Amino acid sequence: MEYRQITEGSTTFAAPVQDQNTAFPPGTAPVFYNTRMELNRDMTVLLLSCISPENYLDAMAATGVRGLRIAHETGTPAIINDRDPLAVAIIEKNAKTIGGNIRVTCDDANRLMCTERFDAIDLDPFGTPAPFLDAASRAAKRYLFVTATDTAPLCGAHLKAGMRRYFATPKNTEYHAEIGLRIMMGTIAKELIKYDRGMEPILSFAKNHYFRSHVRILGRVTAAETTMNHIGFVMQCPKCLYRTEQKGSLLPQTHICPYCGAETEAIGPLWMGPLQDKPIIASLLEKLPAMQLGTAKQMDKLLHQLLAEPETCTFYDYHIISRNLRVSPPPIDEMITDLTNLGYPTVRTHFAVTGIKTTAPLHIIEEWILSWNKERNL
Ligand SMILES: C[S@@+](CC[C@H](N)C(=O)[O-])C[C@H]1O[C@@H](n2cnc3c(N)ncnc32)[C@H](O)[C@@H]1O
Ligand SMILES: [Zn+2]
Repeated sequence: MEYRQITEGSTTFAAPVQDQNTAFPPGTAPVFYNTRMELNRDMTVLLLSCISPENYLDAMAATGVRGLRIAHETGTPAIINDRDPLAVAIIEKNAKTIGGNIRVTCDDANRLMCTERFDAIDLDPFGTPAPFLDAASRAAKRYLFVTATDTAPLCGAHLKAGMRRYFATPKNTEYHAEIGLRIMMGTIAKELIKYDRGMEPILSFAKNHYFRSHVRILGRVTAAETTMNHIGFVMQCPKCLYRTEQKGSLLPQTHICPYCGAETEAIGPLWMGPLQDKPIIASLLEKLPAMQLGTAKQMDKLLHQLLAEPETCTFYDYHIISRNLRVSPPPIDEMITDLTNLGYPTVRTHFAVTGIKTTAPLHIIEEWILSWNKERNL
């Protein structure tokens, strides 16, 4: 196998050569490595440098880049696993060069997690993490980190696959990115709750083609009950943009849309609690400049957005609202300032460039967009 040397953060490791002239170079090498996941890995390195778990399982490691970086850049003892012997040969080669407190294993992730427990577990599978969440919910002592790249099933574009994997009904709305993340997190919560364990999200976000969540696990029945109260449904009007949130219930209740009288449709069950531990996000922002991370600039922007976002479960797309009203979309910054000054805190959201998270009800946003257009005779 032909290798190339790659540096991420302060770690240099070997990965198989890929054919860069194809649409998806990672698919052309015998062991997977995707440069587009660097920010995902950088975030976990930054987080682990703050929370310092006793040890860290990289359950599906491929080249081992994630676990190698955690061991090298944060000093956390790492267990790096893959079921593919070819991947394990590369991990061993890399571990030998890099050094540090690393144990390499070649096992099925579920089997490994059924025989041993770890302080922090990271699931980074091809596509859905669903088949690994049961074992991980028992094997993780304090932290569980999950990536899902099956965005089409989670967002409602492949409805039946989403229902099968996550036992939830997604819907392809304008805020589908947030729905996808929250359905994935609702599934993590459900797997923990059945073992009388609860969760508190620390750092969660949606990016390009994946969802990522880092959660703290709490091993008490009361925590499981609190976690269950964060499960619920978004009730979406099928005819207009109205939606409402229904928390703490495993059964959706019918709502009538106050705008058009249609019966709302249930999206979920999904996680309706906080997505972030804001004090930790603030400390990550403080620590970021001192770290040597390749995506620091994008991370800084994303972390600031996550810090500012209020804990609503959906957002509005002001371009879609404007299109429905048949008027021009206003400048986003002016709208944010005016709605906030009217008493409705409003911010941009990391989920979509034309998205706003606001406490303003739909009719207030519509009225503001209409008056902005009227003032300019548009
Ligand atoms: C998306 S790649 C991991 C990428 C890696 N974490 C990174 O950051 O570059 C998924 C890996 O999971 C491994 N895998 C798939 N099913 C597995 C299982 N049941 N147990 C252990 N490893 C598995 C595959 O061999 C593959 O190397
Ligand atoms: Zn309606």
